[in-house]
Amino acid sequence: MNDSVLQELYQVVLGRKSTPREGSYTCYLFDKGLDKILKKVGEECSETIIAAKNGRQEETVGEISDLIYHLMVMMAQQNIPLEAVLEELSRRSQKIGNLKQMKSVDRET
Ligand SMILES: N=c1c2ncn([C@@H]3O[C@H](COP(=O)(O)OP(=O)(O)OP(=O)(O)O)[C@@H](O)[C@H]3O)c2ncn1[C@@H]1O[C@H](COP(=O)(O)O)[C@@H](O)[C@H]1O
Repeated sequence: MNDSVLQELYQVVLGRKSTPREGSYTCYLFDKGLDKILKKVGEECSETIIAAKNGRQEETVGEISDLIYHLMVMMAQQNIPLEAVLEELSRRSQKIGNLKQMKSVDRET
């Protein structure tokens, strides 16, 4: 497993957006639209939290995978390239020792 699994999955999702395919769950989500996609992202996020809280590692891995997939559908719907996220993560990785910065952000909320 490497980064290319994420890239391949995103290519499949983009392909479903440009070329509808019968029986495709991804096409079903695109047909339903943004509100449905966001609802699924929210559901999968909550299910991930619950699985982790319950200490169920295998279940948590499954929920994280569902969440990543649904986030990718959301990104495709919003025309956000995967590279934008990978580049942002890469940019952030240039900086370590972020604790103080995060604390000041927390105080503002
Ligand atoms: N990674 C996924 C993936 N993860 C989860 N799911 C689907 O997400 C749905 C979530 O299940 P739920 O019980 O929460 O939802 P549901 O009751 O089935 O339906 P709704 O609540 O959305 O109405 C299931 O139908 C899963 O099959 C996925 N569907 C597709 N993919 C990827 O997308 C590719 C293309 O799939 P199709 O678009 O179906 O061809 C696949 O090869 C996979 O790589």
